This record gives sequence, structure tokens and C-alpha cells, in this order.
Amino acid sequence: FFFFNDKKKSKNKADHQPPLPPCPRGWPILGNLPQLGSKPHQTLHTLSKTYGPLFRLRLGSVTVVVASSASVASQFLRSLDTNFSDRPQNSAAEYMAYNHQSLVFSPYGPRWRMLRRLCTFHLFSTKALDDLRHVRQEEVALLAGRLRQAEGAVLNVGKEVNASVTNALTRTLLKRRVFEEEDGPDGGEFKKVLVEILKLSAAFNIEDFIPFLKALDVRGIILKMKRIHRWYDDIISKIMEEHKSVVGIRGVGEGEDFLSMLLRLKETNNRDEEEAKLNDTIIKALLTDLFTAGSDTTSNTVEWALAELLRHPDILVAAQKELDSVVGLSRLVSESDLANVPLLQAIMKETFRLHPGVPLALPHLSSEPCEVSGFHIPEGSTLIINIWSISRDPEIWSCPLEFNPGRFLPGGKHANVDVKGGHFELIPFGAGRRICAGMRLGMRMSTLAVASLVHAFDWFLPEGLTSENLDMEEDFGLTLPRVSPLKARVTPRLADEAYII
Ligand code: HEM
Repeated sequence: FFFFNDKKKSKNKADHQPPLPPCPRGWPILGNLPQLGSKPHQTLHTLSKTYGPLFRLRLGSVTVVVASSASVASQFLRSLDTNFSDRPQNSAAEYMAYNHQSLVFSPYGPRWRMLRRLCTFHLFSTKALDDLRHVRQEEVALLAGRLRQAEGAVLNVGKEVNASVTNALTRTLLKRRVFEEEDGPDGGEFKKVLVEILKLSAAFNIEDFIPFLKALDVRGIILKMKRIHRWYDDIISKIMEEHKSVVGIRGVGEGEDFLSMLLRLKETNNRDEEEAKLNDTIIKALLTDLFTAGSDTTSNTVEWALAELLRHPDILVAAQKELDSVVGLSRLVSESDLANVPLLQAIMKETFRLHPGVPLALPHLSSEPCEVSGFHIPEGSTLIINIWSISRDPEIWSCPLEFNPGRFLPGGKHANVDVKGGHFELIPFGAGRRICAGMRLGMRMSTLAVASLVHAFDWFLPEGLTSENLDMEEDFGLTLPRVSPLKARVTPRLADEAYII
């Protein structure tokens, strides 16, 4: 959300063009920045009640348009997708993502297209995901083993899940676990730097909206970003050199990690356009994206799903019954079971609806002026899609604040809706050309983790907490964490051998 654009506003063609979208009155210089509050997704949702599903904000020097309904979002991301496939610039991307060379922040052009092709045909292809399935299953099994050891104790569920998801992700990317490896070759440095990058990427940087503040860097944010980036670059460069020394010898193998795959593809990537060539810097930038975009999004989803199930014990029990009938009680869930558990799939959709991992998606930038819903959208406008608001629109969802997976089951009103970008009322991964590149991995990982934890344990809230008073308040960052980490106790419900890997 924290972005500025540096393109000039379009010339005023007032006589012919339709009006600009409505805009709340703002402050001099700051514009509407002071109105955003600590939870911008909720503030923008409230503003949409007054100003409609398409309104405008002035954030410092940046013109922002906000889409808050499925039909407005589909005009931007379906009908006008090409015009909105660019990204505005921001300081985190400049200083920590190799000056916008990463996939998330690449301008819409040959480099972005090359990286997306790599994701579609190599990194996130069905074959690559299947080849690395054992990694996800092992990490979830290790998590189940840890929880079983802690039977009866009050657990910080989010922390445990985050460690598991991040380890699965870094093993997928680099064949390396970052949690619990303080004694490893880098003494836990890699984990520390990833946590810092995540924090800084998710922070609200007012400097991105008011260019003179950026030049002064009074808060020292930019200095900090540069320092963290040097630290990260040192570590990832070393890991890359280690990989280079083995890739050539080992060649292609089943379960090849992403970095090895990228180094191999670099040798065969011979596109004519200079910008579209894969090189070491672009590989490092892409890896930063995948670490930051893939970990908290996925683990927050798992934590929200478990919190909802603790608030709805009847749904939790029904999901356990469904899993027992497909998996039995002598082993953990495996990814191949997931196609046969419709209730669990509906629970995931309902979690994505109420707790979308990236509530305001990532900002898009218009390349040329256009018209949407009778309003003029100037060239260089930043587009925010309020996914959070769209998926609780009472015009579409009955009792939108109620956690009701049944709406997605056969016979339910939304039985045919999926999360893959074709149904604009539910777009937790975005839609159009810039839809989440890691959607398939994020879905597999979060669904496997929720299914395994629901199946392997009975869940209880700690003393004093009930399903009625469990705090469900959201914090805001680029992702959507809980304000109070989910605490719970578990007892194992499977045969002992199920927990042994
Ligand atoms: C539950 C998990 C996840 C959720 C809810 C999620 C959601 C999103 C959303 C909303 C966007 C922005 C789409 C837009 O610009 O309109 C996005 C972009 C992106 N995501 Fe995810 N994501 C998840 C997991 C992952 C994973 C596991 C990865 C990779 C390891 C990943 C990589 C990316 C990348 C690279 C982009 C930028 C795509 C581009 O600019 O072309 N995400 N994600």
C-alpha cells in the first residue's frame, strides 16, 4: 500500500472528459494521508459507504483510486487489465528489491513477462510443485510432532505455524531451513535478515508519498533499508555461490530447489531483449520476493482458519469427521487427500473471504487515462483494490460477517465460486495479469497445514477464553496478521505411529 508514483498527471481535458471519482476533503500537502488511520483497509471500506465503490484519494502527491466492489474491480482487472498492469515505485522496492528488478515490483514489460513465464512453466508448474510435495509434508509432520510433544501446554499457534511454513518455503527455494538452525553454517543470520526485510516491507513509509521527506530521510528508514539490504545480499550471494558449485555437477534432478532451477535456466535463457535476460541480480531479487510474498501470507491464513474453527467447534468437529473418513486415524493427511475433502476446501475459501492475506492487494499503476463507471481515471493513478471490502459486500454475501463455509458447499449460494481470479467477489490472490504468482503453492501449503492440524489434534482455548470472547481483531501491514497471536492447547487424536516421520 505504501507507494508513490512519479508519473505526471494527465493534462486536463475538462470540457470533454467525465468527472474524476469523488474524493474526501484532505489536508494541504498531506492530502488524505492523516485520514487513513492504523487500519487502512477498514478505513477505505468505511469511506466506500459514503463515496461509493469507486472513489479517489490524494495521498501526499499521489493520486489513488480505490475499487471496493466486484464489478468495479472487474472493470479494472479484466476489461482494462493491460492498462493497470504496471506497479508504482516505492522505497522498499528501490532499496531492498534490487531497484525494482524483482517480479513484484518490475514494471510491466519484458523482464516482468520473462519472470512470470519462469513462474508458470517452471517454479510453480504442477510438476515442480509435485516434486517438492515431500518438503511441505515433512515440515507439516515436524510441526505436528512438535505440537504433540507440547501436549497440554498453551501454544503460540501463529509462531509455530509461521516457522513451519517459512521452513517449507526456504527448503523449496534453497534446500535450507531457516528456523531452528541457529547452529547452522550462518548461525541463524538468514532468518534474522528475512524477518527484518518483512518488517520493513510491510511498514508504512510516509516518505513514499511526500518526496521531500524521502530526500531528507529524517526517520532513518532508507538508511536502515540500505543496511538490511547489504546484509541480505551478502548472505544470499554466498548461498548462490554454493549452489553454483553443485548445480553444474549435479544437473537436473527430481525435487530440484528453485535456486538450482533458476541457475540452470539462466544458462538456457537467451532472449534477445537485454532486459529480459535472467542474471544473478534478478535471481536474487526474485528470491527476495518469494520469501517475503510467500511466508506471512500463508501462515496468517492458517492461523485465521484455526481461530475461526476454535470459534465454531461444530464446524471443527465436522471437518475432523470428514478427514477421518478419507485419511483414517493411523497417518497424517497428505496433499493427495485434499481433493476429497470438500468441507475443508470450503473452510479455506471462507477463511480467504473473511481474512484475505493481502487485504489491499498490491498497488497497480495506470499507463494511460481511461474511463471506469462513468469516471475519468488519469494516467499515472495508483489503483488499490480493496479485496477485504469486496469479500464482505452485503449485496453479494448474505450475513457477510458470519463464518459459514456451507455457502461454498454443493447447494450453497456460492458453490461454484473459486479463489483463482475468475470470480471477482472472491479474489484473495488478486486477478488479471498481476494475479499472485505463487497462488498454487500458497493454496497447497495453507490447505495442507490446516487439514493436518485439524485432523491430528483436538483443539482447546486456554483458560478464560471462550469461542465467544476470542479476540479476532486484525492488525494491518501489507499482510493481515492478528493483533493477539492465537493461543491454544492441543491433544493428539491419531495413533502414535502417525506422528513419526
Ligand atoms: C495464502 C497465501 C497468499 C496470498 C493470499 C497471496 C496474495 C497475493 C496478492 C493479493 C497479490 C497481489 C495481486 C495484485 O497485484 O493484484 C500477490 C502477488 C504476488 N504473490 Fe502472493 N499470495 C500468497 C502466497 C504467495 C506465495 C506462496 C508466493 C511465492 C512463494 C507468492 C508470490 C507472489 C508474487 C511474486 C506476487 C507478485 C506478482 C506480480 O507482480 O506479477 N504469493 N499475492
